[in-house]
Amino acid sequence: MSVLDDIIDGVREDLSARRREIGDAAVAEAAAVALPARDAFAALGGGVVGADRRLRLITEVKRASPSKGDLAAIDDPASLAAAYEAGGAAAISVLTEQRRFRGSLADLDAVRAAVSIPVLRKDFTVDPYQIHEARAHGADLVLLIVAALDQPTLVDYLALTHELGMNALVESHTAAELERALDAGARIVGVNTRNLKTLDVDPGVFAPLAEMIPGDVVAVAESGVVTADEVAGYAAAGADAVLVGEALVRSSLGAGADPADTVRRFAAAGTAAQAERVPATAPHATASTPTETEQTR
Ligand SMILES: O=C(O)c1ccccc1NCC(=O)[C@H](O)[C@H](O)COP(=O)(O)O
Repeated sequence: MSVLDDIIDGVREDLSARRREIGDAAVAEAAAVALPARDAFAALGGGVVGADRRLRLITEVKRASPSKGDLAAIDDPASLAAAYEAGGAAAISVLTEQRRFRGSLADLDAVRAAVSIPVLRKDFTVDPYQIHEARAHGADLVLLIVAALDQPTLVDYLALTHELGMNALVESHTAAELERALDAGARIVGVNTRNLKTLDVDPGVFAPLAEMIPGDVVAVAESGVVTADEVAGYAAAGADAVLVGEALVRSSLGAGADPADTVRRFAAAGTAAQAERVPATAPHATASTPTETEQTR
């Protein structure tokens, strides 16, 4: 059994327990009366061209992971998220999976109340219940992992996410998965450089996939980023946004720790690299001079 399958088995068990406490109708009702979702597409640079373009960082609250074990205790996720926002983060990712990442819906509540930027519920979505639940807890974005969903389910979950006023980060790792994400109508696509079956990280996965992403879709590079130069590398390859977890939570540890400064440095390096790159022509472009939306990275 792959790591992803194993995580999903645990997610389904935990979900059944929550569903016994709060039924489907109640969670849908709670989602319907939640405060409106923040516009994550715009926050991540969707539709932004020219001089206003800058590299957006999605900064993660992550205590532990299957690949690295314990990372940081994070007793106060709200303060960490506030520091990320002060450093210029565009959105915050909150892991809510409990068994392998030691996250919770309480973390999501605390972070959403502490910041004014969009918040991603980062979990392994395998049931519409979780999408309602995410909205009920204030999420503005949910994660849909293509490898975990068949195509009709991916299309349904994306539609439900949009119906509830949220966006989805639709995550792929291969060209075939990215094609499925785009066919489903994703407006924000993630290329996870971590293979969720083996946990190997290969930064080289991003650039060729980025070339397939139309200019009007937000492209997010995910995982394994440790330095500002790596953020710059993804920006140079066409990323609109980069999602960083471990490096940021580690930068919050110890005396003199300053995660806001790390966010600032990473984002500045990405924006400088973005400004230098010449966009490629979309493979799908039909006209000899592509329009802005026909241009890709
Ligand atoms: O982080 C893991 O080990 C992991 C294993 C299996 C499934 C998902 C996993 N991580 C979720 C993520 O997508 C990352 O938290 C996110 O991209 C940030 O990665 P990093 O900067 O490497 O912490």
